[in-house]
Amino acid sequence: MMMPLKPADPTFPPSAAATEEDLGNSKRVADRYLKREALGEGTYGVVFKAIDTKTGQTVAIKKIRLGAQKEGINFTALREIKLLKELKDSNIIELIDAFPHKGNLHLVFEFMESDLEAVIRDRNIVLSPADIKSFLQMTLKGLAFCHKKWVLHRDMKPNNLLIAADGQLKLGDFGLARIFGSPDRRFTHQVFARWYRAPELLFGAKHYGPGVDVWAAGCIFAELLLRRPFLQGTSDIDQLGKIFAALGTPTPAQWPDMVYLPDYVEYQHVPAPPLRSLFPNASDDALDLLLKMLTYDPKTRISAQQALEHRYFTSIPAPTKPALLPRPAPKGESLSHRPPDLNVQKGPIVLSPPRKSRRVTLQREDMEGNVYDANKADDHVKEVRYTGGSTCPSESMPMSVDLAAAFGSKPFPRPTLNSADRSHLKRKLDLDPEFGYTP
Ligand SMILES: Nc1ncnc2c1ncn2[C@@H]1O[C@H](COP(=O)(O)OP(=O)(O)OP(=O)(O)O)[C@@H](O)[C@H]1O
Repeated sequence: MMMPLKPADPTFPPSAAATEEDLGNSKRVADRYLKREALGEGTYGVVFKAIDTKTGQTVAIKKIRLGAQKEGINFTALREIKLLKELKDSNIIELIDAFPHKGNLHLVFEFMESDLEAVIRDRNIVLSPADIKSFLQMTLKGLAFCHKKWVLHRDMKPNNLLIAADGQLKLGDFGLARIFGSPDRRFTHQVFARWYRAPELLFGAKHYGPGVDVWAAGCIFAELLLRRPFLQGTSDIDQLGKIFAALGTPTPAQWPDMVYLPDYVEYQHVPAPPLRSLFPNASDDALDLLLKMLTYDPKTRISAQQALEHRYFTSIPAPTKPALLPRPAPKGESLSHRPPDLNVQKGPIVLSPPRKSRRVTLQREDMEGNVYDANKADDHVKEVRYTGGSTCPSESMPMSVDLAAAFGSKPFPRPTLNSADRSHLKRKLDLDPEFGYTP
């Protein structure tokens, strides 16, 4: 859940020589870090601001509880964390350090001022085509860098695209989904992540590749153009319905492997509406790239590197320089939460039977907001209508409301390490000076 960051603190960043007294009553964490205020809580745990006394740098520390739960991380997690530490690029958030402390695993990241979600939601910001190009270019650069090293993100969404003080966009939470397990989508925290899920994941693909990140980046590109999430499904079936309503139901010719996917469900065929009708203000180049990023078959979907070479990035206007990009208002005042309008496109109608042989018809909303059936349902089949509106907050809900509280959902279990992992991890981290922690 996105929590507003505090407005800029005039005492930060402190000089490298800052002492504990200079910083008031900050608690020390693992000797090296002086703990400041909490920044928020996400899927993996609480994040707080801190000062790295070694460098004077402000950092964000993600605290991941190492409980004695069954669902722990496995031993390869350590190697993966080490790998992430080596993943250094100007469009990737740097993992500065990782250490266990008081039963928690702490991941130390460079501190970031804002994120793309806050930019998109800030109604005082006008995003020019050049600004959108710049945000997308930085996103793709970060992705291309990691994909070259065979690291997938797997949880791309606007609030994971953080923005540094110099305007650089950096991908956050890279690889964490793999280390700590894919976040559980049943929980409110993760409900928005579905909107960026590639169709192969929604159809249950067990083997997938960098295309899942490119699909998500395509959805983020669409969101930058629309200034609202593009495909707001309320369940996985509804998500596929939203995708098909916008892009047309994929045919086996378009995506031959689709029918072999574990959760494949046959959807009634609807043709794609002209993309231009969904994005009236986008350039032809922007739409061409968008369509290539949102290609159904992951084998033919454009790669992040190919996307960077698309003519969209060389045609005018040139991407805005990061330092000149618009900044959101201080987070406390900005509209950093998801808008409650989850019902932009109506959901699909699922036709029984409910399992593999079920077929789904789609509803569409035209530009004037009129809802119509994209394909008339067969008369003899019972209809079950999925609509986003029934479970979603209304338009008038305050932007800062905690959706978890609003829906009465229980706090979700954090990914944890089991005790064997924990002692192994602690031993390994403590003994390995390369890893950045010496007790
Ligand atoms: N490197 C960072 N610098 C500054 N603030 C950060 C940093 N990383 C996370 N935050 C803030 O900490 C809070 C929790 O972030 P976290 O990444 O754990 O979850 P999230 O992105 O809000 O949600 P999710 O877990 O669903 O992705 C957010 O408010 C986020 O803006």
